[in-house]
Amino acid sequence: MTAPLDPRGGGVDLNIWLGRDAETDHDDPAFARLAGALVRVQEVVSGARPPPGLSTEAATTLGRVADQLEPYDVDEAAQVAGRQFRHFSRGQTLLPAVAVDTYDGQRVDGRVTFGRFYLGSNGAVHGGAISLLFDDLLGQVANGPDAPRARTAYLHVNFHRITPIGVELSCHAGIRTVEGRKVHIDGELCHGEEVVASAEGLFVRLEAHQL
Ligand SMILES: CCCCCCCCCCCCCCCC(=O)SCCNC(=O)CCNC(=O)[C@H](O)C(C)(C)COP(=O)(O)OP(=O)(O)OC[C@H]1O[C@@H](n2cnc3c(N)ncnc32)[C@H](O)[C@@H]1OP(=O)(O)O
Repeated sequence: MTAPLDPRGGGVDLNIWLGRDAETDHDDPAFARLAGALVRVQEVVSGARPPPGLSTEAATTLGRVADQLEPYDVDEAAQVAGRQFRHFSRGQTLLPAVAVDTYDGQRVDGRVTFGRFYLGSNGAVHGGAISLLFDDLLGQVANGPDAPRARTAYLHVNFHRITPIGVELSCHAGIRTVEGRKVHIDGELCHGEEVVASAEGLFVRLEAHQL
């Protein structure tokens, strides 16, 4: 693995896929910056109540940006969104940004702060966003370096407590068992010592014809 790149102080690479699938021809720092700017827009828009004139002006500006980018549409193989392995969330603007602290091939420990974009209501993170976090985190462990590629067969999420937005949480995922093609992985999301959500996922390793 390469040197840590986490500006928030994580101990290992930002993305545990970096060692396996760096896909250097997709590495695009300028695009990663664009994705980061979009994440900021998502966050700010989610929490803003601007005057109507400003909303109209901002909508026009964003429409202009979309018009500029639209001609550069590519197919999935050429897509760079989701493949920026040296950047938070891989340039996939849907994903909450996880800072990975430790990863040993079986287990990952990291930190995540859900911003306003992920608000469900009443200060609580949307349950779908928590499920998204688990699918991606457990999925990365299932698809670790040297492992065959696997897909989520099921993901069971328990919401034990309200998960607060704007607070740094710790997140964890580890392989429980591997039985043939079936990889069972457990995950936890914690606020301090308290487990606010937990997950249990089955990831099935793909056969050659499924890749
Ligand atoms: C653009 C950028 C790209 C960048 C790239 C890098 C990204 C790097 C990050 C990766 C992190 C993201 C990770 C997200 C991961 C997903 O979110 S993947 C998307 C969501 N999942 C899907 O779309 C999967 C859809 N389902 C399927 O494709 C198929 O059902 C599966 C899961 C492949 C299994 O089908 P199959 O291969 O035909 O398996 P099958 O023979 O039926 O079953 C095998 C065994 O599993 C069991 N099983 C299968 N399904 C189930 C079930 N639902 N419940 C219980 N048991 C089951 C069977 O009973 C069987 O058990 P045994 O009899 O062997 O004991």
